[in-house]
Amino acid sequence: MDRYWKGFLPEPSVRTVGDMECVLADRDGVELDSTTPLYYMYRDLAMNETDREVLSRQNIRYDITVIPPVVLGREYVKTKGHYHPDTSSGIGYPELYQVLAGEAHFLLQRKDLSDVVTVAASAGEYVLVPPGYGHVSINQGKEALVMANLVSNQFESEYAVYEEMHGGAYYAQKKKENGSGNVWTQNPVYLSASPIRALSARDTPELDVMHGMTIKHGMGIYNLVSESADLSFLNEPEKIMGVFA
Ligand SMILES: O=P(O)(O)OC[C@H]1O[C@](O)(CO)[C@@H](O)[C@@H]1O
Repeated sequence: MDRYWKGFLPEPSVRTVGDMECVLADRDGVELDSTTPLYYMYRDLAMNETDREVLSRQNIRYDITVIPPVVLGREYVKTKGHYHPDTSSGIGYPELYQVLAGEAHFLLQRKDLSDVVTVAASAGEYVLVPPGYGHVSINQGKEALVMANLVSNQFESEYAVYEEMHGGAYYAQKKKENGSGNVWTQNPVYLSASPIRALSARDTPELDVMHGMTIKHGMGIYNLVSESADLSFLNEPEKIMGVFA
């Protein structure tokens, strides 16, 4: 973590194999002990008191998540998955991610499954989780995936759909024995789901309509923790609905 964070580092929250069993494609195919850690979430980080004050005034959290490479049965390691509730304006809270190291695949899905999108992102690239989309982050690579996110601290993540449906609408899996590469397998618990739209973070233009800010791929996300950056769109997504059109 020293490469990604120079400030005070609290103990991470850890998700283990046992925590993730209910969202895996094949719980019986996993040979790891249920206490095995899968990923680490360092939440609510601030480099110094000034930054802490900037973040708390805007009701924003900065987190770093570390997902070492593991395959569970045939499924690539991933986050558990959750939705965000709506703000008082009736629009879901968005979230801004940047990959710090490794390769990420974000699986984004609307609750009604009218849209399911994967976004591939490498180090330096941003992904904005749009309002109303649940999200899972997958590490299909050989290295640790390290991601940072800025998100409102005004809500609790909602896990019920992912828990009840045994994960997201698709699983990212290794091809069977003699095949090489990866496949997206539809989760059979979802009776119907839109086909996946595969995007790359580079397909999304710079997020330069973000309420007057330019967020360019490659620019360090922590630079947005500053008096001069207005992160209010994370609590008031109506300000940036144009981005999602
Ligand atoms: O809560 P989950 O689904 O395990 O996902 C963890 C991710 O969500 C976050 O809490 C932000 O939404 C991050 O800290 C972390 O990347």
